[in-house]
Amino acid sequence: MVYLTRQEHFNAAHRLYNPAWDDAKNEAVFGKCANPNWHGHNYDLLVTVKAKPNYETGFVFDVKKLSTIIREHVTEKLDHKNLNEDVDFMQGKMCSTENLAIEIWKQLEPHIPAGIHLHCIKLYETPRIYVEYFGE
Ligand SMILES: Nc1nc2c(c(=O)[nH]1)N=C([C@H](O)[C@H](O)COP(=O)(O)OP(=O)(O)OP(=O)(O)O)CN2
Repeated sequence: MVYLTRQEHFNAAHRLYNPAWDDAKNEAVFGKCANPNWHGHNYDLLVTVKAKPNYETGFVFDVKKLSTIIREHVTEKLDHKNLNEDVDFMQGKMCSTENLAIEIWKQLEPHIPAGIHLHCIKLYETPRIYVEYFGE
């Protein structure tokens, strides 16, 4: 089994705010991330798939095709968007890096061809903050 990773990038704005709480509690829990003026991040998205390399091509999967799938189903929906307001698959969810990684998995998994397995979504919110999701 070989693990193949494609890195993509998007910029997006968000706010960490739980509508079930008042402003004081949101500020106590989320600090400056609850600011109503939103804030943005330069996200780096690493998508890892796994399979045995094809005997004829030597590829686990063509990374150009993987990039097209990621862009079509994920990054084009997220890039330069407000995660809280503009992104259908984040509606009603807290826009944490954790939840975003889970939802990205759900968007991508149905489009990974048979015989190739989605292994990991690694999502950097900042150069110092990232999550990894393995679909469990
Ligand atoms: N578990 C999580 N905690 C936090 C998340 C998250 O998604 N999951 N997100 C945030 C905010 O989005 C916040 O903006 C993070 O960025 P930043 O404040 O820049 O983070 P740093 O601590 O690296 O910034 P410094 O420059 O070091 O202050 C918060 N928590």
